[in-house]
Amino acid sequence: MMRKSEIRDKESFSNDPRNSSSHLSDKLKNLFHFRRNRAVTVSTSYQNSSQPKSPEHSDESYMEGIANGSDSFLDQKPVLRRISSAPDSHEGMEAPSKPPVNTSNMKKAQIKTLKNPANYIFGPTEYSKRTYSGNSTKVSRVEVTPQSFEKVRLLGQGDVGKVYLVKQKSNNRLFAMKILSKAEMIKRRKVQRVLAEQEILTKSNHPFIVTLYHAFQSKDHLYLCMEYCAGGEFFRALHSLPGHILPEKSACFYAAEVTLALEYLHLMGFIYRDLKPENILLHQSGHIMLSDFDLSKPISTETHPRMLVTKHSTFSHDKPALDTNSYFSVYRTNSFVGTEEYIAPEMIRSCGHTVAVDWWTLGIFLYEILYGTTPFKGKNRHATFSNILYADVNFPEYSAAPNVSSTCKNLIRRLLIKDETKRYGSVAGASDIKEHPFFRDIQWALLRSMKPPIVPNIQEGMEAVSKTSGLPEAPDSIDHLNSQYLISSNLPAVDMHSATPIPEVENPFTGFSSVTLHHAGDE
Ligand SMILES: Nc1ncnc2c1ncn2[C@@H]1O[C@H](COP(=O)(O)OP(=O)(O)OP(=O)(O)O)[C@@H](O)[C@H]1O
Repeated sequence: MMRKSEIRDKESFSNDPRNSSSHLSDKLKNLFHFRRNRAVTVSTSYQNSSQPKSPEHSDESYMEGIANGSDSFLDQKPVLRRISSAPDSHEGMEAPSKPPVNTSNMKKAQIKTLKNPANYIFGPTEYSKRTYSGNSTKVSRVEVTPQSFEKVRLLGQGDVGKVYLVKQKSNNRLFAMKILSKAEMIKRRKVQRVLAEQEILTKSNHPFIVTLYHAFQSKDHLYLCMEYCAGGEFFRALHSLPGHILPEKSACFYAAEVTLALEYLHLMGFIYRDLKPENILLHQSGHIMLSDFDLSKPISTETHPRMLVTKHSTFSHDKPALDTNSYFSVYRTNSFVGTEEYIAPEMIRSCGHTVAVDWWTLGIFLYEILYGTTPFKGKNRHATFSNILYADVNFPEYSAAPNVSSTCKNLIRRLLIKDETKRYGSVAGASDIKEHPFFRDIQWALLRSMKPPIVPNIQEGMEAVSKTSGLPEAPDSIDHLNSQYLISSNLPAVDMHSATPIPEVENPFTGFSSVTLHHAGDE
């Protein structure tokens, strides 16, 4: 079962952003031709069922089952989901050498930054320098082993591993445990990506970003023990609604939460690069939790965000605003990653990209949750990319089209400006976006205390680590969608592999720290 077939997108594009449209169009054709042989654009995933796995499974067969994707208890309900593209991930393809970088229209400082590979390659230096402890998170040596948990059921499946709902035996707390096969990661050249994912998860501590509790490894597998998002995927919740769309006020709520999550990631020095409904999970309270950071990019920077006190955007009211953009907007990276319909023009042009790609994806996301489709989707990849590069954003105008205000359309148009230097968010990052009149009713500091429009109907016994109740209602609440996940009360315990020390010299996963994180507010 292929869930997220990954493709490697070669440096097929010229690195000249001033390509003529016919020249670029030829290149698009080549690119499309190249990819058509190697990837599907939509893959099928299956909804999970609550049926427990047979208690007879031994550790070994259980782990083999994970590696081979042979879980028998997957429900065969196909749901169309979009795949992410990434470099260095496709079997049999060479890892990218140095990505092509167009430097013709960059400032000297930018070029200097790009020429230093340490700024855009995850090298051992960056990992050896990692520090995780913050004021609200304490990191210790790992305090659990695979035997500390019992498996409850499969939650989902990625390319090189699976995510299980597990229960910690000592305290009955539920977690989502991502178990990744080392052999698969090596084969698919995903080692650096999982190290990046662990780095981001370990460093992050934000209400809208999935929380990591433990990370450890055995001889054959890596384990990421995360907060269990009992509401499941936002994508599925969206697809359970008529027309797969939300009313504008609800869309505003989710766009606001996503903006805060992106703002935080940018402040931490990460570009997310894969925003889409499939990568947003819902906490049991209904609030979003951004997940799946394996396409994200940590960028080292020596400067800090600064306060802006001057008027910096059309909608600014001279309030001091945090500039989350300038301090690392000069850092460009060049991998071709993301999901076809969400990819920003500068990424297609292979002239390097910055944090501005995340604001582009916010525009696509907002459009999609309002209209049920993305704005540049073409009949094939070539057409989609061509639209992304050249087409204007059009808003459906037929009589039954969703009712979307001109203010909202204005925000979408500004986020989807093709020139990244003019795109909304390019001056002061999230502060620009938060000031747009579309968000005028959003109380940013109180957002996490609002009752979200979609509140998952969680069955008894399914509660995750924390509970929220008595929250103020968000506008246009959509009452209690049926929970996708049910749990049976008598679940068999299935032990996992024990953690085994690995000789360092042969282990490409030494950068994967075995840690336990204690977050402020944990019992
Ligand atoms: N913390 C979580 N709580 C609940 N379900 C989760 C959690 N994390 C992941 N899942 C489920 O597991 C699925 C697979 O998660 P994963 O992080 O591997 O993402 P992916 O996008 O499917 O894989 P890949 O990393 O290969 O792109 C998700 O789509 C989701 O349904």
